[in-house]
Amino acid sequence: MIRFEQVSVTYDGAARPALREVDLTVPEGELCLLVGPSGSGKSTLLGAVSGLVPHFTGGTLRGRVTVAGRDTRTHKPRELADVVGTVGQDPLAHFVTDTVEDELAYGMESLGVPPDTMRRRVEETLDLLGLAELRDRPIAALSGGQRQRVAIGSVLTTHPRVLVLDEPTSALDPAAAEEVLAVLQRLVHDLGTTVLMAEHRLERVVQYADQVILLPSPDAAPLVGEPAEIMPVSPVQPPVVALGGLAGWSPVPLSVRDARRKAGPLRERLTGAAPRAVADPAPGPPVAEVSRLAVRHGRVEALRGVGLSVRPGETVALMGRNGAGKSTLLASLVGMHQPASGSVRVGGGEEEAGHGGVVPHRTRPAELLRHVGLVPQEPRDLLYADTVAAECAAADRDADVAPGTCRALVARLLPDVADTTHPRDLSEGQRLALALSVVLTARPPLLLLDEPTRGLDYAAKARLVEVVRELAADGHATVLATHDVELAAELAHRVVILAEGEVVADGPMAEVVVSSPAFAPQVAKILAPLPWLTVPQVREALETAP
Ligand SMILES: Nc1ncnc2c1ncn2[C@@H]1O[C@H](COP(=O)(O)OP(=O)(O)OP(=O)(O)O)[C@@H](O)[C@H]1O
Ligand SMILES: Nc1ncnc2c1ncn2[C@@H]1O[C@H](COP(=O)(O)OP(=O)(O)OP(=O)(O)O)[C@@H](O)[C@H]1O
Repeated sequence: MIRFEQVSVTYDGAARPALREVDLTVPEGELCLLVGPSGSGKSTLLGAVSGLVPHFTGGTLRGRVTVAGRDTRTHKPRELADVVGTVGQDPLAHFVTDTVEDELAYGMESLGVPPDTMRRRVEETLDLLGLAELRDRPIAALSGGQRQRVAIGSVLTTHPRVLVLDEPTSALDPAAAEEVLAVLQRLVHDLGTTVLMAEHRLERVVQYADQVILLPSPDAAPLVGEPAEIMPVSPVQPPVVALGGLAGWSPVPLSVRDARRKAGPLRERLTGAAPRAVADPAPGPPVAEVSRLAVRHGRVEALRGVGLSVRPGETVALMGRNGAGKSTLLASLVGMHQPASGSVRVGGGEEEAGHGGVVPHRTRPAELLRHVGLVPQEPRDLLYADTVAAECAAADRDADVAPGTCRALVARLLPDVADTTHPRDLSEGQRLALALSVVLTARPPLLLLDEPTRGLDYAAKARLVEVVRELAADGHATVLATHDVELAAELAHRVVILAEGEVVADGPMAEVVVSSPAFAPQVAKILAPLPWLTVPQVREALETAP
């Protein structure tokens, strides 16, 4: 259904190709998963299928890509729209209408689908993706995950024969991600749809894949095979596979269920040992204090009666369904929303701030920067300069630190980012690494991260974990809003769960998540009832065991 023959893509001005001499075939009616480290060319490969590369991105494509027999170089994306439906990494960039319902209908309108069919499919899709209550909402007034659902819905309504999805679950809460994957699997099984999907969070998708295409790096040939063949040799592995490798299980398990069946002996070896807990934060006056906070967006009550206190050195994971109010809470801590009632204070932990700290929405940005820094859900919102180097130089100046500080952070998170690249042309993961570095340069006492792992591979995530842990050891506090249960398990002391604008749980990570089917990490599910959460914890215990 999809065929690559000797395909190379080189972006204008790039020193080397983003894809090199790729040959592969995706058969009709299969769900094929594209995996590989950040910047290995996954989005480029997907773009070559939908025709966005090179028609919209520029650059040179050599070789031949065909979809359902049509050459994507001689057919514009518009002329492929009846066969290929695409969901990009950045849905906001692709929305064409203003409301949820119009967006779901738009693709069908341009294909000339009859009105009664359109009506029926819109209703089906609203239900399928849990969007019925939001149907009249302006897209601009949706949370990140709600937008991602609309983007997915808008291609499903056209019933394309081929679906191309770039990190379709990156902004979805764990339950929503499972629902979307179940829908995709149904399309594949029942309608023979061909799905090609890139995803970093393999723990969410690998068990659904018929085939895996691994792009080890831009210079190496892709490796294609069944998930159980490719995963053991892949540089990116979900926790279930990594745990299987540690324990020597063969064949390697791909799902929690497979792993639980084999976990008996490992459980026995670990009984009696205790996982090393994340180091406890130092006591001290809070760096953020939120009390009975209510925030409204128009008619929507996004937060109600929220209380939260964050201490120096503490890492707090903020979790909860799409639309629960996580981004709103983080934005309130940097003064982007005025409370309808209640109070927010940050910076009380430092002596010079006096006792109560400052009220974010009444504090000048330059002053606020000394207390708190936010990496927003859209890292783009933070980047202004024309090159990576200029962005880093500006961050060093703003933070008044030694030149090169920000650049060193970028290089530490992702080694391969070039100085001269325009931030717009970075891969999603590279752009996030840059935005993170810009904020980390100022070493704010309180660091806020909104979905900090979109587009990051496991290696980059591990480096992010190191950086945040070092900051914590130095007394910096971090609050991260995330759907990434694996990241939260590695990093957080404490987890706060929001539901419909209210705090419904607040406590130590291990206690809150282990009993929760939605928020427990894979290792916890496999080894329950033992209290282990992550692969590194298990590795350490096995290495130090007699
Ligand atoms: N429009 C563009 N112009 C120039 N270079 C680009 C452009 N788009 C991508 N690149 C570069 O091509 C390489 C591959 O990028 P691509 O987005 O395909 O990677 P990816 O595997 O999807 O990464 P991620 O997992 O971070 O999304 C990167 O080094 C990126 O900086
Ligand atoms: N500008 C806006 N106008 C109206 N409603 C809004 C606006 N921004 C957000 N909302 C609504 O407020 C609620 C909370 O949104 P918020 O972005 O804080 O959720 P979230 O927990 O961060 O979700 P996600 O996990 O999807 O990012 C949602 O119901 C959302 O639709």
